[in-house]
Amino acid sequence: MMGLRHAARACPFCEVRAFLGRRPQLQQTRLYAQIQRDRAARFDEAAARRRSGGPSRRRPDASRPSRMVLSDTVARPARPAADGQPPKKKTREPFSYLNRTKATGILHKRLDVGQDQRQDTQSRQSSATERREGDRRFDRKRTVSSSDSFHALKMQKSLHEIPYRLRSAIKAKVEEVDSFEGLPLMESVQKAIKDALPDLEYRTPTPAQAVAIPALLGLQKQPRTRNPVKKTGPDSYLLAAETGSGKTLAYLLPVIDAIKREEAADKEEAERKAAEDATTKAADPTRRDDIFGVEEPDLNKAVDPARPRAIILVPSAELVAQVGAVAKSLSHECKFRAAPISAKNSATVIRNRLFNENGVDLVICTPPLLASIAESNPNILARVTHLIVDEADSLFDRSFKPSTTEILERATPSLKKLFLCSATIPKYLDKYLAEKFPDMQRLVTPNLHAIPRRVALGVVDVNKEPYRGNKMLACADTIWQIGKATADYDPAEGKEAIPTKRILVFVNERDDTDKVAEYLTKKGIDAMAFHRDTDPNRQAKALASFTGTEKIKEPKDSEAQKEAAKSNASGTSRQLLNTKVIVTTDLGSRGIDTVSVRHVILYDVPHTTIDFIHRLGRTGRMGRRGRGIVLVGPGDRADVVKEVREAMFKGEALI
Ligand SMILES: Nc1ncnc2c1ncn2[C@@H]1O[C@H](COP(=O)(O)OP(=O)(O)OP(=O)(O)O)[C@@H](O)[C@H]1O
Repeated sequence: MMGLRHAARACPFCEVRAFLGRRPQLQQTRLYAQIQRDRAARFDEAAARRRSGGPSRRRPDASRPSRMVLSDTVARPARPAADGQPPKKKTREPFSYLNRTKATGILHKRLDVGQDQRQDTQSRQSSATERREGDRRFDRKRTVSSSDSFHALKMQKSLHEIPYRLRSAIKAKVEEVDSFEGLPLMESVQKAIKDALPDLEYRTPTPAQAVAIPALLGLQKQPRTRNPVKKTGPDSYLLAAETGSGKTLAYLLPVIDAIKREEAADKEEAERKAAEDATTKAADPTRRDDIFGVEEPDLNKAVDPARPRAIILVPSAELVAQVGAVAKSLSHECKFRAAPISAKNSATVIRNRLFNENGVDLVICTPPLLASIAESNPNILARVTHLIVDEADSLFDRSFKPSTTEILERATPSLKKLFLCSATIPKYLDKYLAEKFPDMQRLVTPNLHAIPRRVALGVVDVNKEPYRGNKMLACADTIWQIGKATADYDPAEGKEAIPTKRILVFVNERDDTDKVAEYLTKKGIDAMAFHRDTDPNRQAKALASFTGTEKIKEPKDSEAQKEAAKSNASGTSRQLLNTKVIVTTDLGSRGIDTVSVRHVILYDVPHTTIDFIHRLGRTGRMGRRGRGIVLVGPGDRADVVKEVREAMFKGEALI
């Protein structure tokens, strides 16, 4: 016995049990005898059951429910215990390590519970890391060609990257929303889509609308927040969708729906209150509301003039007019009051629109103007429930950020929904939003940061003959070639020739707009410079023919044109007919819906991929085809242009 005990002590496994004062060999013998006894008893029991004709133990009774039923609560979190407290986490007891089947270095652990828990966390973290790495590998595989070849673009690296795996998942979701009728918008809003927007060719929601409208209507589950208890403030959303994808309607429709619903709820509440007052008065006719004999003013009677329910912020007066026009056309059907105001309006117009005695529901404005109005009139933001920041990357950059954040802070107490939207998400914006709005729901379309393949990009090498580095000459010549080409067809309009061609020329510096426009005019081209100081009336007129808001009168040759044609025939001077050109900077590239533009000329190579996306985004809008032409002159980054062209050809996102 002593020898056995000695042997047991020598074995490292038994050392622990010996330490606890047990005798393994003796226990083993006792255990074996017990097993034998149990087995014999079970055998006797089964034989007795067979004799009495009862159900066999091996063949389960069909009348009794099986114990092997799949749980229907697998995906649900663990239920709290009966006392209402959350279930306690099992902690490993020191002795639970004794029966482990895997050698995990138990002797080296010295029964250290804390260390084991740390290891558990580590292993969980490492499996999550593996999963993330798998996702990254997938994306790397998808973008390996682009990331390998985009050396020049990598140096700019201004855009936030969206994984391709995520894009594919969104594509599947977008396909589920195939009509406006399927969305729970109010009847009047549905009617407005049909009647007030006759120009919508397809009448099906675009991908941007398919991801944004359900989310803003509250149909989508909010993602789980890290700290749900701490979440305060409005629900915030970021819509990132490519240019010309219908972002304006993506936020306007849910906002109008919310305005109408709030209005209906207010009306109901007022009626309920009136009925209540009437019953109290009927019950006690002697009761008087006017204490001291003076009738109290009914505060609800007066409609507070400038207290809109929704605000839309945009970066330019041109966009105020554009979004205002869409809102106005919807308001005829839905009956709400929209007030587009910008610095281009006179003070009287602003006052009349904003302080309308019937009230205002929706204000469309630039941040600096609204911030200055709010400073002298803080009540203007007291009832705002929906705040939309269109072109968010511009409105949160250095120039607009102070006024945008000021409006946001003032509106926050009453704000229910904050909606940001943009065609490009630069890294600085992504970082800022992650810090400021960690719970922001991000709505991204599958083609974000990609220029559609239906837009072709051509390159003109200005250094070569016949231009010899003369960019202005190259620009004029390119416009002449486009203007003279007759085989220009619009597939969206049943393959009809386009009578008047509209071309946008983008320059990097504002001073160049005038110089280039002047040169083009000298060369017989109908060109106009478009910048902040252009005469507003002339500007609006020129832009209207590019945005399709002006009914296009097709050329019944005017006297001037006939003259020009005559002089052209006699060879005295050359005049390019039926072609209109606007020379502009970034001002014309942000949000302006230039639906009738088929050609965009990039006179200068844009500084960033963001500018590429916005400038080329003025053509090929909403399924149309378009063409971009870059003039690469001395000192321009030809390598960047080459890579952008490559990405466009492959339909990949720019980085
Ligand atoms: N569902 C739809 N079907 C057809 N056309 C639509 C639809 N939604 C919007 N449009 C049209 O698409 C055009 C572009 O819309 P919008 O200006 O809202 O694009 P955007 O995404 O804001 O572009 P950008 O990023 O350049 O500002 C408009 O002329 C609009 O009338």
